[in-house]
Amino acid sequence: MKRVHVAVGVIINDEQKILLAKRHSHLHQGGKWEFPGGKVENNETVTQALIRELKEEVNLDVYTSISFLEIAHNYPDKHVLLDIHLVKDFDGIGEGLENQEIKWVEVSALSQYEFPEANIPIIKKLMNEMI
Ligand SMILES: Nc1nc2c([nH]c(=O)n2[C@@H]2O[C@H](COP(=O)(O)OP(=O)(O)OP(=O)(O)O)[C@@H](O)[C@H]2O)c(=O)[nH]1
Ligand SMILES: [Mg+2]
Repeated sequence: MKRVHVAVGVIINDEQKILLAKRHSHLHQGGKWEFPGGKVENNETVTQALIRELKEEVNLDVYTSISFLEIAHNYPDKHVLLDIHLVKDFDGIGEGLENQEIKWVEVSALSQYEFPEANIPIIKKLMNEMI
C-alpha cells in the first residue's frame, strides 16, 4: 500500500492550549479528534503543506514551526506517515473553515478525547514534555 505523507500541526497558543479539530464522520478515522493538517502534495515541502493546510482548515497564518515527531502507522485500509510539527508562532484565533468542530484544550485534558490510533505517541510525548 502506498504511504500517505501527512503534515500535522500541534498548535499551541499563549495560554498553552492546543487546537483540536473533529474529523467529519464520512472521512477516514471520522468522528475522532485530530490535529489539523493534511496531505503533502507533490512538489511541496512538509512546511509548505502545513502552512497551506492550517490556512485552509482553521484560518491560521503559520510563521514558524518546529519538527516534533514522525510516525509511520498502518491502518487496515491506509498507511500514513505523519510529520508532526509544533506551531507556536502564528496569527489567528482558529476557525473551523470546513465546518468542523474545533476546540482549544489543555494538555492535561488530551486524554479525554478520542484520537486516531496513530496519534497515541503524540499525546504521550506532549503529556510528558509539557507536564
Ligand atoms: N490531519 C490529521 N490527519 C491524521 C491525524 N492522525 C491520523 O491518523 N491522520 C490521518 O492522516 C490522513 C490524511 O489526513 P487528511 O484527511 O486531513 O488529509 P487532507 O486534509 O489532505 O484531506 P483530503 O482527504 O481531502 O485530501 C487521514 O487518513 C487521517 O486519518 C491527525 O492528527 N491529523
Ligand atoms: Mg485535513
